[in-house]
Amino acid sequence: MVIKKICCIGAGYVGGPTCSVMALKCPHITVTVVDKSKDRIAQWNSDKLPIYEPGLDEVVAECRGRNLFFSTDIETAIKEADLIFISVNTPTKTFGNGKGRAADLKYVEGAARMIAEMASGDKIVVEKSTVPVRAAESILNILRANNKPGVSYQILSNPEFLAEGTAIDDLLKADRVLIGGEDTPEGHAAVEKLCWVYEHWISRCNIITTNTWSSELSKLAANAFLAQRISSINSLSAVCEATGADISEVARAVGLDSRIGSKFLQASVGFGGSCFQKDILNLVYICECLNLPEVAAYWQQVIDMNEYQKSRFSAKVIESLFNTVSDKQITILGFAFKKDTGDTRESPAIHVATTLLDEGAKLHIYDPKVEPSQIIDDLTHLSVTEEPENVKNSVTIHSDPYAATMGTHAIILCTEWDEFVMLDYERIYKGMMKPAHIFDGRKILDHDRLIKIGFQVQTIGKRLARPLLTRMWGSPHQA
Ligand SMILES: NC(=O)c1ccc[n+]([C@@H]2O[C@H](COP(=O)([O-])OP(=O)(O)OC[C@H]3O[C@@H](n4cnc5c(N)ncnc54)[C@H](O)[C@@H]3O)[C@@H](O)[C@H]2O)c1
Ligand SMILES: O=c1ccn([C@@H]2O[C@H](COP(=O)(O)OP(=O)(O)O[C@H]3O[C@H](CO)[C@@H](O)[C@H](O)[C@H]3O)[C@@H](O)[C@H]2O)c(=O)[nH]1
Repeated sequence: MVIKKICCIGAGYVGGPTCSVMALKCPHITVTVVDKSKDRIAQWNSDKLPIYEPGLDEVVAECRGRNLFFSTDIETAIKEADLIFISVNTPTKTFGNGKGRAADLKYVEGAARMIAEMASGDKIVVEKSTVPVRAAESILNILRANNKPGVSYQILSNPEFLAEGTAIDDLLKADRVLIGGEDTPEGHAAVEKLCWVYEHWISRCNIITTNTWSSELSKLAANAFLAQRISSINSLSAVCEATGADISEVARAVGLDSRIGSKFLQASVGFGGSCFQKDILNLVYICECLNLPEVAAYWQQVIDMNEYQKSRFSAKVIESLFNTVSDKQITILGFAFKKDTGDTRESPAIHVATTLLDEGAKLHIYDPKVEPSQIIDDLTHLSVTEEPENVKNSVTIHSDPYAATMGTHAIILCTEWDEFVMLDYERIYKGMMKPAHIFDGRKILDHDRLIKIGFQVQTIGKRLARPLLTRMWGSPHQA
């Protein structure tokens, strides 16, 4: 059997870009991305896609209507497909057993139930979502429970490793594609069929095949390793601030050891995003269920260190503003969890903003890609405030960074957008209340220059010289 039609359940940050690239590289395969959200599908079919991702608009423009389709007709897409990706969300459970740690598999199970009800013929079902180890077993049980005559299933694990902001590049030039399957002749045949799809653009030596459980665990392991590096460097940033060492110099010296490598050693206000925290919490929960408390505690520490880093940064802001931010006007530059995305899930900016709002600050927020309604939703969510109306009255969203900084006491840089490096800081300084503070949570600004202009500058993992306040209130250029 050659794969002619692919269906992907879930038109999110993974399903949309992954299937767009698949359609681009496999023009003779029809790829249909389905979602239960009518709004999301309407956006995928419009000029303004539901997610911002560099290069995505161009890929969609080339394939949409040719061999790439976005639809809410889930039944037809499932019936016609040879291969079905399950690419739905797997958030952390917010209730019951494993609350706050285990992955909530209700969407994955919902997708499996739909396939079981609607499918006819032979289907290869592929877990694209990030799931706990042995999730494929439960999916297969759901699929086979109906016991429909003439229907057979093979289940594969094919976790996705793209990072937001670089998704298209990551998909086009994947370090590796991982495919796990059953160790049976039918399982091997299904693995080969999915390999064939990827081989349209990924070299066979970069396609790794394993058993299903290794594949599922490798995804959690990869995210745990990546996040662990950030927590490790962030832990040392606190040591740097206490001793006078510079975390950028330490990261460079450590990263030049080829056994360690230089990537993912950028100290920051803390990691965010929809995956790291959720997947490590999931790993911790799995370890606890397997009665491996020492292993669980080891990985939990990666999360604890991240919480510490976010709190430490917020505390530094408050302390530097003379221990009170009540009624102070404060600018937050960047609200997305990293540059080149409009995604705010688990963004450290939410932590910083919420802490300052709790202390009575008035916030002015600017982000080039996050929708204003998203910022308000994030800051008024029940999990972060009991007083959403107060929050709304204390937050102004700006569409211009200069307006966002005008008349404020401090700037907190939370996202490393390139445009923040290019801003005219002399102009910004002139418009701000004095002393004017900048807290660079991403270490991207030219701190020496900012100090010369007259700013009080603080960053992560480095002590900076501070201009005397008397000088600051005089001509900035004499400082
Ligand atoms: N976001 C990333 O960068 C990334 C990268 C790698 C892996 N992952 C994993 O991929 C999975 C999807 O993540 P995402 O960020 O794309 O999630 P998302 O929330 O952006 O998208 C999931 C989509 O699935 C849809 N959905 C849920 N149940 C459905 C059903 N029964 N039928 C039809 N549609 C349904 C939702 O409406 C939503 O649009 C998660 O397991 C995540 O951990 C995410
Ligand atoms: O040196 C670094 C690198 C990253 N970050 C932060 O870490 C978070 C996550 O960044 P990144 O990993 O680049 O983005 P994600 O889109 O969350 O991608 C991660 O999570 C995805 C979902 O599972 C995986 O597919 C990817 O491989 C994995 O990198 C962001 O807040 C970054 O600012 C740092 O603070 N320092």
